[in-house]
Amino acid sequence: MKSVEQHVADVLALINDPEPTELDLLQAHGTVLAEAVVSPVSLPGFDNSSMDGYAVHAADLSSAAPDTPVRLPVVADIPAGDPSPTAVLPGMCARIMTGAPMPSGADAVVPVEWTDGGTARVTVDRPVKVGNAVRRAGDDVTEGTTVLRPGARIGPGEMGVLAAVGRRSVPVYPRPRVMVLSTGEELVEPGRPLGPGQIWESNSFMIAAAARDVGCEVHRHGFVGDDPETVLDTLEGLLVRADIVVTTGGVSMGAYDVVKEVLTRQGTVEFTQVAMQPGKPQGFGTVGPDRTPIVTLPGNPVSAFVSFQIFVRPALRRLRGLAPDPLPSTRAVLTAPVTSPEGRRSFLRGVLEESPHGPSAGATVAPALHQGSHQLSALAGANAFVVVPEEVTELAAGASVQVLRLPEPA
Ligand SMILES: Nc1nc2c(c(=O)[nH]1)N[C@H]1C(S)=C(S)[C@@H](COP(=O)(O)OP(=O)(O)OC[C@H]3O[C@@H](n4cnc5c(N)ncnc54)[C@H](O)[C@@H]3O)O[C@H]1N2
Ligand code: MOO
Repeated sequence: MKSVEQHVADVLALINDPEPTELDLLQAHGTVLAEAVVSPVSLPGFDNSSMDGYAVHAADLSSAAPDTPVRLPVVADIPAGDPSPTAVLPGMCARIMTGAPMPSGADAVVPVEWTDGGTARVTVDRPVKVGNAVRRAGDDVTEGTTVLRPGARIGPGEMGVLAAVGRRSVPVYPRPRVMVLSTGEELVEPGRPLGPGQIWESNSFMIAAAARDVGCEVHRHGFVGDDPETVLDTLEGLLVRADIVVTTGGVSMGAYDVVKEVLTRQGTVEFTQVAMQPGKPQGFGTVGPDRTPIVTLPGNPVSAFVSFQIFVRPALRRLRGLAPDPLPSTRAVLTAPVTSPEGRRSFLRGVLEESPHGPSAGATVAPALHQGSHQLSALAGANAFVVVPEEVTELAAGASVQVLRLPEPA
């Protein structure tokens, strides 16, 4: 059987480097920056007040005290946005608002709370240091500096700095478009009545959610039955809207394993067995004239989920312009014994509990009671996979194990 590492590498090799595109700032939220952003300006662009108060010459207030307050004439009123505030001469002051440009001459701001709030003359009863409540030009960003590097993910803070340096659009790797398709004659859309032998379709919802959590734009096509021509036509119709296609079901050894049947005929998709549990039957390749990558996951729901996290997630990260990292790994102590088939690496679902004193300090992992690849209830609530190596068939409670953390919902 093929190793997990080899299959991870094969799926990743399907993915070409993504092409950057210029997106409007708000649309770029959650995408990855393709080029460095250099600020064309300094921030702040001019010296300005950080408080509502009075712009003064600090030296005028050196003797100010409750017993000997200093009174200064107020010669101007400077709101934020004032294009050319009047200069302030020694012995005078100007009322100034937060964010308003400092008038020339003044070297400090007295907060309004230290004064009687006068508008023609103001009384101040304490001294002020030079530079008090003044935000200097360039003390945030100096013109010509790189504010964001390529690879930065555009979250709220990045969005803020981009707008602040005047960017309306940015070169980014757009969110990859993932098409999710399930197959199976037994499937029924949730919300519709079930007939005998039928089940509600769940894989495409689950995989769509997992792909969205990687930051992709997902189209859930839903599902098709086991008719080969319909499957092929549906796939071809989906390609124009997809950077990658993920299917579930129809890849094993059965008489109606339609995905395997139609894609084997195409000759561009390879079906294989990977030495893991769950998730043994796998397929990967390209489809259509543009050689769109396709990953065909097994139909058992837990198998599809595990396979997505191990093989598809790194590929989607690369498509997004991120490093194709695997799930983050840590170690923890098993709270209950587990078993695993010889020669296959198990990814058991579990609940990882980490100490507030850090990941290495007394983390435990409780394996879910139900580890069948159809047992979805144990997947809901799991936050980690317990990894049992190929050569190990059982582990006792108390054993130290490798644990992969599952992504938090976006
Ligand atoms: N003779 C063998 N049989 C099977 C083998 C094998 O090696 N030899 N492998 C087993 C393993 S392991 C897996 S995993 C499954 C994978 O089978 P398929 O990918 O062909 O999946 P299906 O047969 O279509 O479905 C399997 C199972 O999952 C349910 N299913 C499928 N799609 C959905 C969906 N969208 N939502 C909810 N549930 C779904 C389906 O009803 C089946 O119960 O093969 C084993 N068999
Ligand atoms: O490999 Mo299957 O995925 O065990 O159920």
